[in-house]
Amino acid sequence: MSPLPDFLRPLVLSGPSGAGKSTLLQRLFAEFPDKFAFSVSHTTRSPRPGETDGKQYHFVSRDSFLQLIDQGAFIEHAEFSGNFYGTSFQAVNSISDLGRRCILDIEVQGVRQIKNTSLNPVYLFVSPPSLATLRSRLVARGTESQAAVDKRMKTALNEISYAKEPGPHDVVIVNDDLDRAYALFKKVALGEKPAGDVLPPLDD
Ligand SMILES: Nc1ncnc2c1ncn2[C@@H]1O[C@H](COP(=O)(O)OP(=O)(O)OP(=O)(O)O)[C@@H](O)[C@H]1O
Repeated sequence: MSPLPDFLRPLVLSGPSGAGKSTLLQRLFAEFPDKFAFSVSHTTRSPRPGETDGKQYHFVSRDSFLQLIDQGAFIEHAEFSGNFYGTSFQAVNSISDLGRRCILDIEVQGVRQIKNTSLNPVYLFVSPPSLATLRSRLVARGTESQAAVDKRMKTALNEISYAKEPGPHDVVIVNDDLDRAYALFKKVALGEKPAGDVLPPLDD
């Protein structure tokens, strides 16, 4: 079966830290090992336990990152919670060259930058069901200090506010029940155009 037209466009996945982007991506890659590929971003943050250079991220020094910016290597880059993150043109092109759909997992600042490029992706926003749920998931994940959780919660407010403006995203998925959210995510990833969810109110 030939793929739906939107399958050929990159998929830009954004949403607050802890909203569940990695969880949804892991399920998608497990179900379809040959259809998608993660665009491997560059970052200056340290690897978490179990992360490998070149797999989850290209882990680079701040100096190398600044050099890559100067060379025009990035489609988008952003500083987030004290670290740089960026997506290189090379990372996206190497995936479409393999005939797979490229998925980019990026911060909201990056979404704004991609809007100014010729990339023409589908924009998908993953939202937590509420800010209280987001906080408890971040705390339960155990990868962040209390201060980092607080910082991510502040950023989350800005990200959800941006997503509430008309137009930035083609589809919103509220990650309440994981099976339900994944079913919707899978449709979008395969190139369908489902209606999507409505963003929850910002106050709990
Ligand atoms: N629907 C869900 N119900 C309950 N817990 C969930 C759900 N989705 C994800 N989680 C859990 O919430 C935590 C945050 O999810 P995840 O790490 O996927 O977020 P993320 O958006 O990828 O964050 P980051 O941007 O920081 O990498 C994880 O511990 C995950 O297991």
